[in-house]
Amino acid sequence: MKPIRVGLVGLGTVGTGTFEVLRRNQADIRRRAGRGIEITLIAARNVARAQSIVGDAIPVVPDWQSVVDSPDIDIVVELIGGYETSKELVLRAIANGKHVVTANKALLALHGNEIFQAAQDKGVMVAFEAAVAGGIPIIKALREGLTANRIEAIAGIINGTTNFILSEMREKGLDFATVLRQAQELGYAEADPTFDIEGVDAAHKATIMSAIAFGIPVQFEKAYVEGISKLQAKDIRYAEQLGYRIKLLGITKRAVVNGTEGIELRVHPTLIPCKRLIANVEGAMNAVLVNADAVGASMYYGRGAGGEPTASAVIADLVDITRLATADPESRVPHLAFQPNQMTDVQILPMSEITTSYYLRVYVKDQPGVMADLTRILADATISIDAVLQKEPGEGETRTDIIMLTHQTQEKNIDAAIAKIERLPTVVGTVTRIRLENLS
Ligand SMILES: NC(=O)C1=CN([C@@H]2O[C@H](COP(=O)(O)OP(=O)(O)OC[C@H]3O[C@@H](n4cnc5c(N)ncnc54)[C@H](O)[C@@H]3O)[C@@H](O)[C@H]2O)C=CC1
Ligand SMILES: N[C@@H](CC=O)C(=O)O
Ligand code: NA
Repeated sequence: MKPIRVGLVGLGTVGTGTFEVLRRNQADIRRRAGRGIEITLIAARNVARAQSIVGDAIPVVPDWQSVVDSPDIDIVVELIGGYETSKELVLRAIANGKHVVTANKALLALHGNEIFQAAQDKGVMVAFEAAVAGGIPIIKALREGLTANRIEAIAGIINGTTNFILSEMREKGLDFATVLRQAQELGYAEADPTFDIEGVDAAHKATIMSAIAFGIPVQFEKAYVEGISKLQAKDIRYAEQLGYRIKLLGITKRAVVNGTEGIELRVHPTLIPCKRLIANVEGAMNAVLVNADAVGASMYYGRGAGGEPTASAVIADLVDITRLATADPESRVPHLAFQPNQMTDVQILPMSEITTSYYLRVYVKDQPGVMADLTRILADATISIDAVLQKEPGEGETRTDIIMLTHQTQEKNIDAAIAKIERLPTVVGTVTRIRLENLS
């Protein structure tokens, strides 16, 4: 059988990794796919640079339209990022009857519903394993491996850049800016690294997983997103002293509030007990913990960023499409795991309705009665305290930190209590509040 012809748009970190891995492992890939998979046309901004990477055998053009409109291309691989040109490119490829592979979680989290609908109407596949947790086959696991289950909850370290920053800051005491620069040099960070740092990238990935796990449309606009930029080194230290590690988690789970089922979809720094496996996932590694009714807990660990790990997922998608290209479209795996006419309208819950435990750090004047005031306010709000860490004021200082871990309560309840705490005359500034998940 003739090789399947791939048009690659974007020859950056992931594009170059895809070219290299496909070339290196082409014989095994052909044996697995049943036919060759060949990159036959590339679009890149810097044609000369691209040509020097891929050699003269593969033509390189400066415009993506030449790839997407070429009658000699079967699969378009979109690796340029962003969600404007990439959206136009993907929709045009679909309209031209081409299958698409993309690593672009931003694009799918924002425009996935429209893109999957267009692909469904045209009978083509849009594959996106690389978009969530890079090389970890989590889309495959959620969509196919766990298909027998009712999925209850997913919690993942799904941004390599921020996990790398948190690990290096904690282990080596390096400052934020230095580690971010390293993450950029290593090819982990997004073109705009605020997407990583502010939790947006993780929210894109959590949004995609929520759709696949629960059979709902992608709804990035309803995700709660909080990154690591406001996290202070002393909170990382205090958490450790209490037996917890802080990770940026993407969480999506079922929850029942006032008798109505809803879905939580949130990204924020989270205290996790140090003894949990996921708390020990360090550097740019990713891990996704899934709780499902039949299988119980399962965890997927591996490289979530970097050229070749991400290429591993891109090429797996190319193989999947190669195998399924001739199948009747109804027999293929649905883009979002559930058949398009079987989606539910279960709502994403507002953050004020979610229930979790909390780490509170209160900066106080070191005076008698402070602790009593804090515990009274929490008790009045029926919030139990699980642990307290009271620091001695430093030499010559009259202020200090009190850290408390609370039992589970609704976010609106803790926020009301925090507002009262901040009004106490003995409390200085604002209360630091970090969510805590036991993940047991
Ligand atoms: N770097 C990583 O570890 C991972 C990246 N991704 C995703 O993969 C995609 C690509 O990421 P990277 O390779 O890291 O980015 P990159 O910035 O290294 O590469 C993007 C390339 O696309 C080129 N490009 C941009 N607009 C173009 C256009 N209109 N026509 C032709 N070429 C164009 C750029 O010049 C650049 O060479 C993004 O969607 C990203 O979110 C997904 C998983 C991991
Ligand atoms: N910037 C992302 C790249 C992979 O998705 C990350 O750091 O995880
Ligand atoms: Na993946």
